[in-house]
Amino acid sequence: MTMLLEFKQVSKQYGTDTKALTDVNFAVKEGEFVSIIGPSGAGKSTLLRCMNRMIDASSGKILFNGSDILACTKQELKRLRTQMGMVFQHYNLVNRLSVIENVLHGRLGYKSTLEGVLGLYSKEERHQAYTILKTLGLEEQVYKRCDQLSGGQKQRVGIARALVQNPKILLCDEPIASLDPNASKVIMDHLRNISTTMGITVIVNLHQVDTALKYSDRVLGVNKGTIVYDGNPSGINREQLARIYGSEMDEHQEELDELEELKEPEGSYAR
Ligand SMILES: Nc1ncnc2c1ncn2[C@@H]1O[C@H](COP(=O)(O)OP(=O)(O)OP(=O)(O)O)[C@@H](O)[C@H]1O
Repeated sequence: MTMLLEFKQVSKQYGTDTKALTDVNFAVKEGEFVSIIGPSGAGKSTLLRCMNRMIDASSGKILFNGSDILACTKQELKRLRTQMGMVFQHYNLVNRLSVIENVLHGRLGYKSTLEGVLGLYSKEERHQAYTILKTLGLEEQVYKRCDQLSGGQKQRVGIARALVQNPKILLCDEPIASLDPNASKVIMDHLRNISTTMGITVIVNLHQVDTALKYSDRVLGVNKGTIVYDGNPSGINREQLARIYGSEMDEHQEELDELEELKEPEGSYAR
């Protein structure tokens, strides 16, 4: 399998005294579903946002599909970002616009400024946007204004906007942190399905250990800006949780205990 994303000795410093990431190394294969977990302030968002240079890493090398993200020009970065969809905790939609108009914004990276301002989308682009919305169960909402949607529906619009880019990777920053358990399950099921059926690599920041373990092929555990666990979800036990969460471990131990009861004989978790 080809490596799609590689971090080599990546560090990020904010100002003079906050070291958010220190010498981070990992590589993600095409099609993998990876969750990033860790306590508050560990550096999860910084790590995810360095991947598409929403945040500039201070040092190291980040390779996406063979291109050096930190060294590329603005133009090249715009082109690379079309292949990197982003999903946000607070959706980042334009509430006064319709669902389909928001989804079509995902095509802006392919357009000139003028085409973008004039909202010039082809018939094919509109058809693709509609098809994706249908796949995500939003065919009845296509022409509704986004402020008329529930949180879970808004997040599905956010995912549709990312998918219409035809990305190679989806970067999801706390995609279920503002949702109730039912809506969270719907979103995680869609993300998993996107990875499995479309072969798109998915990287998700999560606060919920149980969700990370249930849905992922691989877990990156972050503590104080360094990766302290990189491996299969079934390898996360009490000791690993303690390394990742330190003093916050007790609240996540309960999630682990519940999951252990759901473990299938071969060691993976029933989704
Ligand atoms: N723009 C910024 N300026 C200065 N410091 C920052 C900035 N963004 C993040 N930090 C600091 O960097 C560290 C890592 O923050 P980050 O948001 O990446 O952590 P996180 O694991 O995503 O946290 P949370 O789970 O609470 O969202 C923290 O100490 C945070 O205070």
